[in-house]
Amino acid sequence: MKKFFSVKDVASVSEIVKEAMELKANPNTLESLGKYKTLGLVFLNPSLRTRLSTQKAAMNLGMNVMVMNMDKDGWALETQDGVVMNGTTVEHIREAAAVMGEYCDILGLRSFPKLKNRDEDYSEDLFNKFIEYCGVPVVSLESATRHPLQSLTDIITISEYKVTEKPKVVLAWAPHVKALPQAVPNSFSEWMCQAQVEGLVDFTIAHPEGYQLSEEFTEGAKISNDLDQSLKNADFVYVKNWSSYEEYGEVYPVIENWLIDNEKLALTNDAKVMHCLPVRRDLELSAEVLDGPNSLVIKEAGNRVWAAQVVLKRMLESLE
Ligand SMILES: CCC[C@H](NC(C)=O)C(=O)O
Ligand SMILES: NC(=O)OP(=O)(O)O
Repeated sequence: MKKFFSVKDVASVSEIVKEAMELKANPNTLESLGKYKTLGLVFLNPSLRTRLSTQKAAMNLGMNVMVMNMDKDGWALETQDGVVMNGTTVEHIREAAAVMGEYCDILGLRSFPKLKNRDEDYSEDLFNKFIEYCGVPVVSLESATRHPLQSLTDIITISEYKVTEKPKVVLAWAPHVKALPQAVPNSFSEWMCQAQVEGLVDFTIAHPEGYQLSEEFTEGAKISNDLDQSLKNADFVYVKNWSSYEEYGEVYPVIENWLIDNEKLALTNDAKVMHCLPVRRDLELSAEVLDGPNSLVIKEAGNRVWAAQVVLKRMLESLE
């Protein structure tokens, strides 16, 4: 595995889930696979779970880890080609990525979208240049349009906790006060659509008018603007806010109640509730649900280690 950027980088969702669960059951069986190998984690945005879980996964495989907060500790990056760098940027991504590839055997990159220009964000220009110039395998720590480690975690968690062969999974838009990326829902949706093809889930997306995701990520999903109807018979509810794709980066006031609370949960088949975190309590998801027996959010976050570990394992195996 040279790149972990989207669901297209795995041949089978069920296979990688099975491999991850084997690592969860025996976390240290491959403790020398990564000996003398270095993982570099490059963040252009904040992180708790991705930062800590990916380091832990690397340590489980015997790797050394270096973490770089480019937004705080690095030089101001130029990502455009053919420009005279006489403004505020100090280093071109061509050199920065290539140098990091000199120090690290595998690199991870987090770079959120700017949410200003859709074509620019959805081109994944920065990510593609980083992959091209660094010269080593790259794992996405969340890009402008996807968060594959989170989505692999989410299907691992659903597989671990499901009590029927093909649970009804609902991606439910949630209210927020800021414009958030579409990366997490895009990624969750593309992984669930593939899981649905493999017979693992039955997938529905529920969002208000004006919040439809790009069709690139939703092929095969049932899509509804009616939350209550979508929640009927749901076995898993994945709660997440995202800003408008159509009116890119916009946040519209939504009249109806889209906050999942115990009353909404009562419409489901006693569904487990998931969220990638961080979550704004009683804005995005009610505290009574977060603190209640149906919440999986902490166990879900714990599974980030096994998602990262199976990806790093496959990348290390491709180095040999
Ligand atoms: C893992 C989630 C990261 C980010 N969340 C925020 C709050 O910016 C997002 O919504 O994409
Ligand atoms: N879910 C997730 O990726 O969390 P962080 O942004 O804290 O890494």
